[in-house]
Amino acid sequence: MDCGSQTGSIPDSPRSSHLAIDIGGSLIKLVYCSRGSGESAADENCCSSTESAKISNGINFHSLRGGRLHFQTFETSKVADCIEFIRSKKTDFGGGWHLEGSKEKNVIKATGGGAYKFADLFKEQLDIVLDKQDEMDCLVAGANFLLKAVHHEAFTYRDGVKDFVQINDKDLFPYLLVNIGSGVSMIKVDGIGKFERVSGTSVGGGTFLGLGKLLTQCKSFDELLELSHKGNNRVVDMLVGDIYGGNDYNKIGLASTNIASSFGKAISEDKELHEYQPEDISRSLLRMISNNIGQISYLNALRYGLKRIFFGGFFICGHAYTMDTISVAVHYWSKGEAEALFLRHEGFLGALGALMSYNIDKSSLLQGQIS
Ligand SMILES: Nc1ncnc2c1ncn2[C@@H]1O[C@H](COP(=O)(O)OP(=O)(O)OP(=O)(O)O)[C@@H](O)[C@H]1O
Ligand SMILES: CC(C)(CO)[C@@H](O)C(=O)NCCC(=O)O
Repeated sequence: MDCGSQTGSIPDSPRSSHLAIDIGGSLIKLVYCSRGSGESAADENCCSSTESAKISNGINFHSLRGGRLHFQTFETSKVADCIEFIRSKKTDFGGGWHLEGSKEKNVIKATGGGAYKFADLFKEQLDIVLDKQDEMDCLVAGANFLLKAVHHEAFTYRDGVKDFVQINDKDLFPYLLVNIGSGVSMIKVDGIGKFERVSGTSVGGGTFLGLGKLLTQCKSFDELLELSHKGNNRVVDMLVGDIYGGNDYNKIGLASTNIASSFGKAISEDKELHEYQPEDISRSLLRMISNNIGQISYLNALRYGLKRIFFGGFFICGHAYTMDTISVAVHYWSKGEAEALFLRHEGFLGALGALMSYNIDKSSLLQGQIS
């Protein structure tokens, strides 16, 4: 993305720039582009950003021709840290954010539920007005932008192998966008600005983290994911073989190793929670939620005749087991007809969409200048 375009796509003073914010149920995502030499990648980690921000900064930090695009996250429960971060950036941004065509001095584009919930707080603490952008509009705009503009944005993931897929511009629509945040939204996208939210489920990333915290005493998402690496879901899940005496149930296509019932082993074992390993619980939970989302996504793709399903949202976090489970679910249920695709900038679709709602030259944004 060219934030400091010499073609004049961002008609601002040399240091000023644009910042957009997506305030969700779990995480706040900030995207801002800046010009000049004052900033460095190290800036990204100087505040109390979450661990996943650090992870994502590793892959998401972009040097731009004449400017830079920065990505930052905060836990929504730590909105005060986000406010401090923005305050610290205010001087770098020439004292504020000026919205073209608006009389307001400090206005930033904001999406997600928190744009409503925290509007007064931003006004009181920073004297900033949040210019609310619809969450679904932003998710779709962000996804369309990335898929059209960014080389190697989308990839498939199977058995630990990531294959980048270059999507032909003329062959992008229609597709299903599944955004896995705290909750999950499923959106049929037919074109630029043409979409319908066709489904959703409340069993999403918030469920994984919430239940995970309750069941394992983990304190953070990263801790919970880390545990899942070491776990064995078969200790907790009831398999087809557990029911069928070690046999497959071939007639309906179920192998003995298939999960018959997530967490089903806990029914009969008469064990207390502390007698299970948190690693196994975390693994089972991650598998249950990813599998369920993969299945509902496939059903919606089938319902609308869509072959491609793009998955976004911070729940995915580039995590191998999550992506593998979702891919297997889509492949299994669709008998190989539909394909799960993941996005490198998965967690920032809404924030990027909000950034694009500034009056910036879209044609320059769509010339593949984001790496
Ligand atoms: N560092 C982290 N802290 C908390 N959750 C994280 C973290 N990293 C990844 N996650 C996962 O990402 C989910 C949030 O994803 P995302 O930021 O896309 O959604 P959101 O915008 O907060 O939610 P919604 O769109 O439903 O309001 C969390 O529920 C959790 O499963
Ligand atoms: C409520 C939103 C859109 C907020 O981002 C999201 O959390 C979501 O899509 N939840 C699922 C709600 C449902 O469709 O049942």
